[in-house]
Amino acid sequence: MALTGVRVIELAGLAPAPFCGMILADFGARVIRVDRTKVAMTVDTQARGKQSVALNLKSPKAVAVLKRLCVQSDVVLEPYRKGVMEKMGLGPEDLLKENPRLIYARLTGYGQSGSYARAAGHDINYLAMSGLLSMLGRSSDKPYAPLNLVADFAGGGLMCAFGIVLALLERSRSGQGQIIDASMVEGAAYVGSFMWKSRSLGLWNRLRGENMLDSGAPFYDTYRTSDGKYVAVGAIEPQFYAELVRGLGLDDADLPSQMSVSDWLQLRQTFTRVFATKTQAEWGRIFDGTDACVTPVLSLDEVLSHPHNQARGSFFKDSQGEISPRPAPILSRSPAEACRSRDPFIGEHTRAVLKEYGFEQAQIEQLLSAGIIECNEAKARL
Ligand SMILES: C[C@H](CCC[C@H](C)C(=O)SCCNC(=O)CCNC(=O)[C@H](O)C(C)(C)COP(=O)(O)OP(=O)(O)OC[C@H]1O[C@@H](n2cnc3c(N)ncnc32)[C@H](O)[C@@H]1OP(=O)(O)O)[C@H]1CC[C@H]2[C@@H]3[C@H](O)C[C@@H]4C[C@H](O)CC[C@]4(C)[C@H]3C[C@H](O)[C@]12C
Repeated sequence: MALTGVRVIELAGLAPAPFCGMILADFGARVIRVDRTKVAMTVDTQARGKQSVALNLKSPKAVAVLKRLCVQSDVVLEPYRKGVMEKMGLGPEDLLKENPRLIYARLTGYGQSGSYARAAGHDINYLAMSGLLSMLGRSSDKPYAPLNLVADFAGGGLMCAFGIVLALLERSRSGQGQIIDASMVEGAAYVGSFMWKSRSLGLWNRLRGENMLDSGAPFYDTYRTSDGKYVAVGAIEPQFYAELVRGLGLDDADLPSQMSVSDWLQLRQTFTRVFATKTQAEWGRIFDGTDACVTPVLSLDEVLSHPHNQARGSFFKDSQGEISPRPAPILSRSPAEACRSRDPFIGEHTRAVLKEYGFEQAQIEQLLSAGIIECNEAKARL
């Protein structure tokens, strides 16, 4: 796999850093997540393919253990508020001094500088600060965040993984590590570059929810079908729009022009009425194989059995029977291989990892009896 041989220490976080770590693991990196001790269960639902080491970082001895792990690794991924790592003596300057090849990735909401750098926040705050939230929502309604997809995962976890891969690539030339300051505000905004760059096209001149791509246009929206399901319509170009109208059994001559914005309300009413006359599957039989850009709105459970997804193996079931998306994109020679076994228990790999990183058996036992580390291999064997 593309990242085979890369060793990553991931400090346990909430959502974006775990996703970043999972991407790296899917593409072959060895990802060791550092968990707290004395917690019943992890909140990391993106733990696929990772190992878990449990350390009580309130103890200086655990901090020393973590330091040893970090300086013998390729990447450190930390999701804490600015200053937390420095307080423990594990800031990038300290670690890069000991391992100049280290890539030190800091994944935060607001970045490492600026007046918000130390503030708490979540996806919705970062999205708001990126400017993008102001554009998301239906006409005459308040802004709505599209789950926590944009800042946490696209602008945060994925963008940070991209930064890590870039730094690894650059290190292969320079031999030097570096610090990655991944701000979710900036990552989200960067993902949304199109919104700024396309303003000159007039795509966003109207109010929120009244533009072509933000549910303002009747040919770019979802419609309810007679069985209570939905279809998505994205028939923008005239030739695709013509196929939509044909598939709906309408006559173009009876309809207002596609791009007549003042007629969009009337056109939407017509489409709504017609889509409600057939089931989602019936519309599928009409539109599949055409260029009308009409697809079913599938639920998370339905994706697995759709013939297109099935043909490509786009989703899979792991050993616990859970459906997951296959890692993307597909590399022809060294594709990702998502681990299919269960997620690690907290501390399941503490002993094995510490041994591998050069700790003596006696040292490990001392740390264990002092409550500085936690080992849970037994739980894993039950
Ligand atoms: C699914 C829910 C998650 C939702 C995601 C949400 C929408 C997001 O947007 S996530 C993005 C959050 N932002 C960031 O990550 C930006 C960068 N980070 C931060 O800004 C901050 O870390 C923070 C604001 C997120 C949190 O601040 P906090 O003050 O808590 O922490 P920090 O200042 O960063 O300091 C960290 C301190 O921790 C110490 N530490 C670290 N490691 C260790 C260790 N190994 N040992 C000891 N100590 C350690 C470190 O030293 C720092 O200490 P100091 O402060 O003293 O310096 C989920 C959100 C909540 C979940 C639910 C909840 O947990 C309850 C249940 C739990 C149960 O187990 C499962 C079900 C739950 C209902 C659970 C369900 C879900 O998982 C959640 C809803």
